[in-house]
Amino acid sequence: MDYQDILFDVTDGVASITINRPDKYNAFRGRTCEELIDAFNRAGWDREVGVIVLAGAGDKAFCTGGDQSAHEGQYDGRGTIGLPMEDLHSIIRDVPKPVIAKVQGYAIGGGNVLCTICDFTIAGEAAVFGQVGPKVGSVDPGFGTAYLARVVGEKKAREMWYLCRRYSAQEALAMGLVNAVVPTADLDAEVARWCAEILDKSPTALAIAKRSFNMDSETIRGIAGMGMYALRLYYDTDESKEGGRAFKEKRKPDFRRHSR
Ligand SMILES: CC(C)(COP(=O)(O)OP(=O)(O)OC[C@H]1O[C@@H](n2cnc3c(N)ncnc32)[C@H](O)[C@@H]1OP(=O)(O)O)[C@@H](O)C(=O)NCCC(=O)NCCSC(=O)CCC(=O)c1ccccc1C(=O)O
Repeated sequence: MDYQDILFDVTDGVASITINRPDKYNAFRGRTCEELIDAFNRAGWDREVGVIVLAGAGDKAFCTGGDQSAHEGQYDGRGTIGLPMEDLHSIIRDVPKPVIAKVQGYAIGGGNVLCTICDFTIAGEAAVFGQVGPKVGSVDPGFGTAYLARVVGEKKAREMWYLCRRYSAQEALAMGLVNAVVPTADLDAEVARWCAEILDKSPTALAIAKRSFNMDSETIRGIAGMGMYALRLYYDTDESKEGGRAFKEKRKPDFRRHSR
């Protein structure tokens, strides 16, 4: 597969997968998701690869979720909502190698979900984390909510989703969303250090450990599969579209007449 939206490299046992849409703050469209799925499959089953690093190009963002300019109702690609989110989330969990999210800048919306699902998250000190779904007419009815609660606890996960606040790298560290925070200039070196430590370990033991951790939260995959159908219906409502319109028009959304 030719890659337009991502960069892919394998060097010394480390596969680097980088979302390369810096002008869109590394938001993903249908094509981006397909390329990511392809790259994770390549890296995940390459015996030369011991660890995978997921990153975003440039210094502004790791990833800001679904591309709002490719979204008026359903997205532009494959799958229940026009983005193969279930497949992308699944492959990050299913590859038998640890996946490290290397985060600089924003990890917002679906980008925040990606780093939540990765085995580790290493952040530069200027990184910003948060959810935006209820502000922009979206929600992740699966790993982004239910699994986030396992990572940061129920109260904090609900706060993140219901209030859509932004959190600093240090706050993300304190809530357990991030493994380590370093000065931005040291981010590459820190991630390389974690990769080297991983590469010294038994690949089979790591693969079994990863599967074992995953198995306990596997029911969330079913929740996501079901929830995507609700999300599909929601995307076609005026309420959801108001969130997308407000983002594009750079104004506060008006959801008041949709109260339940
Ligand atoms: C990222 C921001 C917080 C940055 O704010 P700020 O610093 O004030 O800069 P802005 O001027 O807002 O943005 C700069 C520039 O970037 C463009 N941009 C930013 N984000 C996106 C985006 N997601 N899509 C397209 N373009 C984007 C922005 O338009 C500006 O461009 P200009 O040309 O300069 O105007 C802030 O930008 C922000 O909050 N962004 C919104 C992020 C967002 O709405 N993300 C989508 C969330 S919903 C989502 O991800 C659902 C899809 C999905 O992934 C999913 C679906 C179903 C199940 C699960 C999932 C899942 O979440 O995994």
